[in-house]
Formats: sequence, C-alpha cells, structure tokens
Amino acid sequence: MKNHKKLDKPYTVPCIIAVNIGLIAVIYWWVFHHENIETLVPVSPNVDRLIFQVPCSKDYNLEDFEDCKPKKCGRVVMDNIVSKEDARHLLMVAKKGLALGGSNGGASILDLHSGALSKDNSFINIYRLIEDQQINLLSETDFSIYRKVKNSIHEAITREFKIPKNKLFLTKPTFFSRMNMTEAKSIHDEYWHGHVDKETYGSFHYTALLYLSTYKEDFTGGRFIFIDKDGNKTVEPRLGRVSFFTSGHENLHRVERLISGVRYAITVAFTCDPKHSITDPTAQ
Ligand SMILES: O=C(O)CCC(=O)C(=O)O
Ligand SMILES: [Fe+2]
Repeated sequence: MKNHKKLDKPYTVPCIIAVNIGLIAVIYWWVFHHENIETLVPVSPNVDRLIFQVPCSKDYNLEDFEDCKPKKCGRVVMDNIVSKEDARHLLMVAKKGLALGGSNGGASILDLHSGALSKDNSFINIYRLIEDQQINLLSETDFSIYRKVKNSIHEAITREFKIPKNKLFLTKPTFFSRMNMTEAKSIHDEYWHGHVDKETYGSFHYTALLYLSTYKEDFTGGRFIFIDKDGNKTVEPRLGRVSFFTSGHENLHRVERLISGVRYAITVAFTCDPKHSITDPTAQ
C-alpha cells in the first residue's frame, strides 16, 4: 500500500494542471460561447393559441394609425388556423417555384407578388421566366390557397391585436423562403443575423411566419430565435404553424443556422399604412 502511494505521486502535479486547464476551458466556453436559449414553443405538441406579451418599444410613438398600431406588443403562436393540407399545398408551390431558380448560397426566396426569385447570387422574375419558357407552373388553385391562408392570418392578427379588419393591410415583401446549410455566397444568404423587421423592411407593423416544414423531422438547427435582454427564446418550426408578432424593436430576432436538411417558410407582412398596402398576387 505504501509503495503504491509513492508510485502515484509523480502524476499528482500534471493531473492538477490538466484538471485546471479543463476547468478554465469549460468556464471560457460557458462565458463566451454558451447560448442561454429557452424554448418558448417546442415543435410538439400542437398548440392552439399561445400568447406572450412584451413591452412595446418606442418605435410606434411618433406614428399615426391609432386604430392599428400596437397598443400592446407581443408574440402569438397558433397551429390550427392553417390546415395541414393547405400548408402541404403551399410547400409544393414553394418547391416547384424555387426549382426554377435558387440561390447558390444558403437562402432562396420566391415572392409571388413581385415575381422575385433568387437565382445564384441575384434575383430573376419568375413571371418573365414562365412566359419566356411557355410553362404552366402556377395554377389558379395555388393562388386561391395562398389568398385563403393569407386571409386566415390577417384575421388572426386583427383578432389578437384588436385591430379593425379594414385598417390592417398586406404589405411587401411577402415571400416563400428556403434555407439550407450551403455556405453563404452573398449577403442575401446570411439569414442568421439578428434584425428588427420594422427597420429591415420599412413598412411592417406585424410580421407573420407560416412554417412549411418541421424542426427535427425535415431539418436541424433553423429554430426561430427572439433575442431578448433576459436571454434568447425559440419558436420551433412545424408544418402549418403560424407565428406572428409586432415588428418593432421589442421583437429583435434571427433564424439559427441550419445544421442539416432544408427549411421552408412563408413571411407574410402587414402594415397599418394604406400607402404601403399591396394587392393579392394573381396569375400573370
Ligand atoms: O423564417 C423565419 O423563421 C424568420 C424569417 C424572418 O425573420 C424574416 O423573413 O424577416
Ligand atoms: Fe424577420
């Protein structure tokens, strides 16, 4: 026993050093790299209606639109206002539209209103392409499901934020998005930066997201993250899930970088300013 102890001694100092280095590495990672993320809405179970109030930023103070601008700010998640069937149909529209173009980086968009479609590191017009190539890509059913879904989201926002229906307008840009883990080739591909929609897009007062694919089933990474002062909070995407929120600084957010798979969603935006109102898209 005595001999055994003697043999152990030469290892004591290196052991203490190794443990200390390990400890310092863990503390360093925790302080500088560990992200404290709370799951606000997990991918399952299905949620009927979840509401999270947040204090409004000053973004709305100088604006008119008394009937429409948020009096209370917040976030709402609803899984049952868009049917799975309609969400699947829109996923098919996204796939067939984006198949005609696509960014060479990690993020592509298709805007049915303006026709903008990502192509390599720029944009082309899908309606011009359809005309040039004489293809029958988008049907009247595609547009009618898109309008129906947009109307359900509009109705939910007016109900939850107590806005007269005729005071809230669809605005641009409103678009399908496809994200994957390909390395970014242009700034348009860098979807993971924190941003405020009201600032980024100008006209937004309320932002809605309709998810067309499901976290952990179709992709990993790619969670939606609210960046709050008291920590980050995620909404995990799920086919047919609608997440909407007031678009000011109270809802700074980003999308987490994808780790695997492909993520589809639609950003649908609404404004209180009739000058920025847009009409529903139609076959051109
Ligand atoms: O797709 C998402 O979850 C968020 C997209 C977004 O932040 C945006 O379109 O402004
Ligand atoms: Fe956004």
